[in-house]
Amino acid sequence: MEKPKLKTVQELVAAGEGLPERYLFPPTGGGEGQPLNGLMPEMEISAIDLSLLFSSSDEGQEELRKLHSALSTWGVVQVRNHGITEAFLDKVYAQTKQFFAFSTEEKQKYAREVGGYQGYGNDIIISDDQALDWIDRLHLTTYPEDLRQLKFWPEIPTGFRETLHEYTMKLNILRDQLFKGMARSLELEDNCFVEMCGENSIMDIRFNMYPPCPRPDKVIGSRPHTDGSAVTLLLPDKNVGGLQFLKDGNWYEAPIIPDTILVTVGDVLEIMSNGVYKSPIHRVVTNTEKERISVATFCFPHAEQVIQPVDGLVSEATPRLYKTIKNYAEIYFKYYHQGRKSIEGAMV
Ligand SMILES: O=C(O)CCC(=O)C(=O)O
Ligand SMILES: [Fe+2]
Repeated sequence: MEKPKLKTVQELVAAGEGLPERYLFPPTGGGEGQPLNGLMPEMEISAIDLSLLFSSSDEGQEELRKLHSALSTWGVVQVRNHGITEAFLDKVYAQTKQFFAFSTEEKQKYAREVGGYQGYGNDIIISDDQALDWIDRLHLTTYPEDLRQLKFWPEIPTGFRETLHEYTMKLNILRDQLFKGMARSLELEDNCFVEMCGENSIMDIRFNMYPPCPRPDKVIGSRPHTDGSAVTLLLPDKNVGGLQFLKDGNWYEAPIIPDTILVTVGDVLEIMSNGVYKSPIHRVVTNTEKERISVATFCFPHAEQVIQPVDGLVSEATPRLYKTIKNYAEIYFKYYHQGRKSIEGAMV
């Protein structure tokens, strides 16, 4: 059961009351010998040209190989030629920044309710000794349209709602193209992931705000986690780093790439691909100087949809790793709040 809500991080900073204990000593998840605010090695994130994934040319084949290599190692790739203009991505980013810059009173009109997950607020607290993340969020289900709860959709800044609708529709097309390209890169039938996720598949957008933090050595922005989605389409901050990925027990810093969309594999795709595509553990660290904004869109199947490793990836040589499941979100949050790796809940 959720505990009563606390002040948002932005309110806490504005009140100037010092740093509550609850934010100290977060789980850092590996990377022994790598201080939380230390300089991490930078990772490379491969760039894929979406338009080439469906070309039968040699270049197209090369692009599919690159996609396969990126998603089976780091579990993250950047997409180019995705059909969404830089100007539009800038607008999404700028309006998100504007929303968080409004007064607490304005933002609280869209406050998340205790026990719910849509709306504006800080970390969901389910136990009294839970370490808290240095993050405020606005979380909205944006697709399909009949699941929208418009009372949580900000009317500020002007035009934000329209932008959200447009962004959702654009990402909806992108998601299906990516699923098809991913299927192709695994030599599967183009539609297999789209069909398994179903026509009623869902999109949740999470707008993340990490205010500057007085103790980046002791406080984390977003604790280590994998995403419970099938894929996540992430618009990271254009200017401020902090996103890190864990590989072979070490943390690596994601480079800052303006106006890109990062595609990360979520647990559901790891399950569907029978573990070939890896859902990476990632986290966000804080800094003392600058706020950081990101917009994460989680694409996941409806709770009623049956999810399992696709036939083409299960064989004697590659035995089935995951069970047939429904409603992965339930498994995910149960494990997440216990600080365990969620996908273990789906293993055979
Ligand atoms: O802020 C970011 O760049 C990443 C956020 C994230 O991992 C998430 O919202 O799941
Ligand atoms: Fe994430």
